[in-house]
Order: sequence, then structure tokens, then C-alpha cells
Amino acid sequence: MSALSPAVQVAVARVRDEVAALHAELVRYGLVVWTGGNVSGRVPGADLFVIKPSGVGYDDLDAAAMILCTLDGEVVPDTPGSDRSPSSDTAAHAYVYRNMPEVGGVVHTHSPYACAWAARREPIPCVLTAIADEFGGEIPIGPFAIIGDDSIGRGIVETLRGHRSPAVLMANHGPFTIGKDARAAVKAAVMVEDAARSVHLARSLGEPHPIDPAAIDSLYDRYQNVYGQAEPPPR
Ligand SMILES: O=C(CO)[C@@H](O)[C@H](O)COP(=O)(O)O
Repeated sequence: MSALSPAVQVAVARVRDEVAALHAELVRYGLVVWTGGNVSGRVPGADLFVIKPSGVGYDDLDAAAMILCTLDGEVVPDTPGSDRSPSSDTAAHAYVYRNMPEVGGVVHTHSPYACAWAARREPIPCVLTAIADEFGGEIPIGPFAIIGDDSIGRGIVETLRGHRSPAVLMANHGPFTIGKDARAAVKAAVMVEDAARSVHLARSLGEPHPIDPAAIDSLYDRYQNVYGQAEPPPR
């Protein structure tokens, strides 16, 4: 850890705090059970990211439990948490960070409604303004990939690169989401489950009506560029 510059050490500490706190949001929004799912965050100004340890209960995921990794997915030795194995999705997160430099956070959950769409390998259609706002169109299906190597990460990148959606439903598995930071990726994970549930309910009542593409563009542009509060100036 002492090999890291003081500025990077400060950045690492901030990302550890953020990523640890965001894991509690997965529980709060009902997106995970037991130890399923994971959140990671890129360390600004360094080829590093922070991710949770594999198979550790959410009640035990404090900042010190987070694991610092290189963009190759290797644990940085002699750093807090490095005595444990990192998430089993570490290779996937690392692949995304190496190949999508604009991505600052990655999340994976097994949220039930999104997983149901993944099991059927059907994209979630853009039939609600909230889907147009956050996803800019349909929420795509990614390829079937077995956990443990770059396969899942490659599937996420191949599907989302150049795509508006920050979420991909990996076939027969579940949602992976990306964002400019870990908080944005968690928001996408919350919103993809909400969209999956609402469209499922709509389908149970009949065939939902698609939104005109021009309207989707307008809704997406407003939500991404006007909605909410102006970003505070950089500190
Ligand atoms: O999808 C899987 C297992 O198939 C994993 O992503 C688990 O959902 C969480 O694993 P860890 O992050 O605890 O290793």
C-alpha cells in the first residue's frame, strides 16, 4: 500500500467507503439474497479498482473488507482485505474496466424479475418512459457465459459498447450494469429490476405498446441532460 502515492491512497480509501456502502443498497432494494451479487468501483487516477470479497455476508462488507485489485484482476498484496479471495466476478469487472475506460463502476445482481427475462433470453422492450429515461431503448440480452474467466466480461463489453443501456441481461444468469461511477451502476441495477417487474406485469394484462423511437430519444436526452440538479463544480 505504501507503494501507492498519497493521492492514490486517498482515492482508494474513498472508493472503499463508497463501494462498501453501496453493497447495502443492493440489500435495501431487494436485488440480492444471501451473498449473491457484487459491486466494484474504479479508483480515479490509478489502474486499480475495489470489489467485495467472494461469499462474504452483506453485514460484514465494511470498507476494510473490500479488496483492491489491478485492472488485470489481481489482488494488490498487503492491502486491507487482501487476505481473502475477491468476488468470483472479478475477472468480468476487470475486463470491463480495461475495455471501457469511461466506466467507473460495475454491478452484478440476481434480482428476480431481471433474471426471469434473462432466463427467457428476451430483451426488455422500451414500453415505459422510465425505461427510455434510464436505458434509452430496450434493455439487451448478452451471451450465455460461464463464470470464471473473461467470458462474462467480454459478453458485457460486446453488448454494451456503443449501446445506450447501462444494463445487460446476461443469458440464463442475470443483470450486469455499468456507470460513470459505482453509484450510477447501482442506480442502473435498481432501475433494471423495476423495469423488468413493470413490463412483466404489463405483459400479464396484455401486449404493451411500444414508444415511438423519436419520443424515446427525446425522453432519454431530457433525463440524461436536464433531469435533477446541476452537477456541482469539481472540488
Ligand atoms: O453469479 C454468481 C455465481 O453464479 C456470483 O456473481 C454471485 O452472485 C456472487 O459471487 P461473489 O461476488 O460473492 O463471489
